[in-house]
Amino acid sequence: MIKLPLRHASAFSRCPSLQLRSFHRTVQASKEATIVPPTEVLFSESKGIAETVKKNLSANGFLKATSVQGRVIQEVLSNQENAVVQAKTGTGKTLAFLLVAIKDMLKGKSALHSKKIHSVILSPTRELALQIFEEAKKLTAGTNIKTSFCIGGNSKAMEQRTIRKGFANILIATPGRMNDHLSNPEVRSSIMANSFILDEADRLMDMGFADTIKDIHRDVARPFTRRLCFSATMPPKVSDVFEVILGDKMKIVNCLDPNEPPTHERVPQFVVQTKFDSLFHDSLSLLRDLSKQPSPRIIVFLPTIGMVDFVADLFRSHLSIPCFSLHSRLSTSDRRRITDRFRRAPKGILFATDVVARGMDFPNVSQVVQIFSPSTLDDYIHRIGRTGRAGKDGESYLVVPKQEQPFLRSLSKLPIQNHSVNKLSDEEITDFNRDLSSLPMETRTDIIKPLYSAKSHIFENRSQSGDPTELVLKLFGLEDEPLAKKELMSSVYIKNVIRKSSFKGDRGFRRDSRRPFQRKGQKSFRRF
Ligand SMILES: Nc1ncnc2c1ncn2[C@@H]1O[C@H](COP(=O)(O)OP(=O)(O)OP(=O)(O)O)[C@@H](O)[C@H]1O
Repeated sequence: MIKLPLRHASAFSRCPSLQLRSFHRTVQASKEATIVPPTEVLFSESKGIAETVKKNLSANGFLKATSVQGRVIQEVLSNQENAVVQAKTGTGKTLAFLLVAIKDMLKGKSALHSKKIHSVILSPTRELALQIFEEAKKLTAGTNIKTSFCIGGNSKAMEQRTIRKGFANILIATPGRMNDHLSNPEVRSSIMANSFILDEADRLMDMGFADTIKDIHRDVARPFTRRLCFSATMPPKVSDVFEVILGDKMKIVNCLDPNEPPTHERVPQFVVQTKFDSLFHDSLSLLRDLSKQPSPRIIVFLPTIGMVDFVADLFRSHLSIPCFSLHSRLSTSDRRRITDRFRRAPKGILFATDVVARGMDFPNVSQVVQIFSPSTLDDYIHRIGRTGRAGKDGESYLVVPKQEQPFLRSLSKLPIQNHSVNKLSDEEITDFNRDLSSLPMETRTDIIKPLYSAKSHIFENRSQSGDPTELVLKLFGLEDEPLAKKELMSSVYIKNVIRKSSFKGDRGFRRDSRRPFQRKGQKSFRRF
C-alpha cells in the first residue's frame, strides 16, 4: 500500500520537467510505502458531473468509478489544474478525461448554447479518435453539447462546415488533421478551449508529432485552458515535451502500484521461442489451438504493413475462423468497416500493425498474439492491453525467433512464462509450404525488405543470428531462389543492416523507438 506523495505534486519543484522527472523517480523509489486505493466513488454521488451525464452513465451501465476515474473525480475534476494521469490499460481513462472535458465546458452556463470548440482532444490514430467520439456522444446525449471529430481521410470541407456551424463543442482529432484545420482563421476563431487533452500522450510525442502537438497547443490553449495528458506509460523521455504543454503547475495522478508490473495479473503472458524458419509454422499452430476455444477473438500484431496482409492471406486458408487485416495503408472507410466488423464478430482474428496497439477497446478480446517483438517495452504493454480490459480475463502470447533474446531480456521484470506450441504435422507443414511457395517470388521478396528494416536489431549481431538473408529467405520459402537473394542484397534495407552489423558484438535491444536507421534526433514518423 503506497501513500504516494504524488498527490501533492505541487510540492515538487516549480519546474514541470523536474516534477515529471521527480514523478518517475518517486514512483520508482516508493517501493516500501503503501498505495492508498481511492475510496469507492459512485458517479451518482459525485460532484462536478451534470445530472444528465449521470443519467447517461447509468444508462450505459457505469455506476461505480474505476480507480483512475475515482482519482480524477477526486483530484482533478474538483479544481482547474493541469494534470498528468497514468493508469493501466483498460481501466477507463477515456471516460475519466471526458468527464473533465464536459465539466470544464459546463462551468460557464454560456457553454450550453455555445458554437465554440470548448474541448480539443488529440488521439494518435483515426480509429481511437472515432472510439473516443462514440464514447463522448454517449456521455453527452440529451445535453446541448455537440461532439465531432477531425481525422485524416475524412472530408476536410465537411469538418470545417461542422466547426463553422458550431457543432463541435468537443472536438476529437488526429494531430495532422487538427493542424491542417488550424491554418484556417475561421477554425482558430471558433476555439474557446476550456480543456486541451492528449490521449496516449507519450505516443503522440513519440510518433514524431511533438512539434505538431506544440503548434496545436500554441493555437488552441488560452490562459484558462486546462491541459491534461493521459496514458498507461509515461517514459521519462517525454518529460521535456510535456513541459511545453503542461506549463509550470500540474497535478500528477499515478494509479500504477510501483510494486506491481504495469500489466494486468489476470492476463497471463507467454513467450513462444522458435527457430527462425519455424516462425510461421509455430504461429499458425498456436492460432489453430486458440481458435478451438468457445469464443476466440484474437488480435495478432505484426511488425510491418506488408506482413499483416501477407500473413493474414497466407494463414486464412489454414484457419477455420474469420480473419481480418487492418493497417494504415487502407482507406479510412475500409479501416472503419474492418474495425466495426471485428468489433461485432462473435469470433475472429484481427491481423494488424500498431494502428490498434493503443487505446482500442474491442470487446472481449480473448488473446493478443505478437509475431516478432514490438519496437519497445511500452509498445508491448499497450499491445497486450487490448485484452483483459475492464476487469475481464485474457491471455498474451509473444512468438519470437530465438534471435530476439535482447528484447526478451527487456521483459525480465514481467511475469512471462515459456510456452511450447503443438508442432504441425509433416503433412500440415508440406501443405503450408506449398501455399507459401506458390506465392510470387517478387511478392515475398517485397515483404522481406521492410521487415528487415523493422527487425534489423535481430540481424546486426551476425555472430548470433547467422547470415540474416539466409534466415529470412528460408522463412519465406526462397532459400533456393538465387534471384531473390540477389534482389535482397541489392536493396537499401539490407545494405544498411549489413553496414550496421559490421559493428562487433550484440548491440542489444533498443530502449527507445527510434528506428535503427534514424540519425539521432531525426523525427520518427512510424507508419503502422
Ligand atoms: N466505470 C466503469 N465501469 C465499468 N466499465 C467501465 C467503466 N469505465 C470504463 N469502462 C469500460 O472499460 C473499458 C476500457 O475503458 P478505456 O478504453 O477508457 O480504457 P483505457 O484506460 O483508456 O485503456 P487504454 O490504456 O488501453 O487506452 C471500456 O470497455 C469501457 O467501456
